[in-house]
Parts: sequence; C-alpha cells; structure tokens
Amino acid sequence: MTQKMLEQSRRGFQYVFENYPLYDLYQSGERVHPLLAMHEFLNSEEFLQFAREVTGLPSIAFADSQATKYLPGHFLTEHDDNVAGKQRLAAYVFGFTPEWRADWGGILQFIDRDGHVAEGYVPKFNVLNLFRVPQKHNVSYVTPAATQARYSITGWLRAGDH
Ligand SMILES: O=C(O)CCC(=O)C(=O)O
Ligand SMILES: [Fe+2]
Repeated sequence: MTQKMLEQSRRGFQYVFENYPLYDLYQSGERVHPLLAMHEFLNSEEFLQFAREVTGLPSIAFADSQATKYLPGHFLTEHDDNVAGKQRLAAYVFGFTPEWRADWGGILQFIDRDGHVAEGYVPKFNVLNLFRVPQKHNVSYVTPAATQARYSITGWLRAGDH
C-alpha cells in the first residue's frame, strides 16, 4: 500500500484488494473467461426475479459484477455504495471462501448511527449477502494470519439501462 492510500484510509474512502471487472469485460464483448457464466447467472430472469422479491424492489433491471480477492493487508473502508447516476438499488456479495476464521478480518460490517458494528458477516462459501443501498458498511482489514484468500463475486442490482 502506498503512503497516499494509507493517508486516504485514515480520513476518507479507500480500498485495497484485487478485482476482475466481469461486467465491464462482458460489456466489451468478452465471453471466454469462465467467471462470466456467473455474470450471466446474475442477469438471468430467475436470479433478478428472486432479488426483486427478497428486496421488495421491483425496478431491479440488471446486475453489474466483479470478482474480488482479498489477501492479508487488504480492506475496504466505510461507504454506502450510493453513486450518483448509477441507480444502485441493492448490493450483493456472493462469498466463495471455503475456509475462514473471524479473527482473520475480512468481515463485511454494517455500521449503525452510533458508529457501532450492528452486524458482521464472516466470509463463507456459496453464501449470498444482499442489502439495500444506501447503508454504511466496510470490509475489515485482513490480518497477516489469514492463510487463505477471501474470494467473492460482488456488485449492485441496478435500475435503468446497462
Ligand atoms: O466484499 C464485500 O463483502 C463488500 C464489497 C463492497 O462493499 C463493495 O464493493 O462496495
Ligand atoms: Fe459496498
């Protein structure tokens, strides 16, 4: 991590993790990478309809997606996912981490009005976290003790056109 990233994480929004932009690649015509099957699944009528019903948000139109990998030292500071013009209605995280300990960090944490951690989700395998935008959350620092990577496919369920 650079000094600039560290300075930014002290005061504002910063993230450090590896990512593979499935949605952007799909939009540019890429069809070969095996993870793109997950992007297609997320945009299937079955999944979108499931998401509309669970969230109570009938205007969900499509899902964008990225694959992410967190290693020791990686994190994502507090934010609420709301970006003007993107029409993000809900956020999802599909966890694909087979083995993890809570004390390794990498926890998806929801922050309440008093600044407390209201809920925390430990990385798991084949588990979906789904929540409405905007809500304050972060991914806690992955400690040097983590012997595995934290893998997920994550993104937003959006209204409007692609
Ligand atoms: O990976 C996670 O658990 C959450 C990711 C996230 O909040 C984001 O990408 O905005
Ligand atoms: Fe987020």
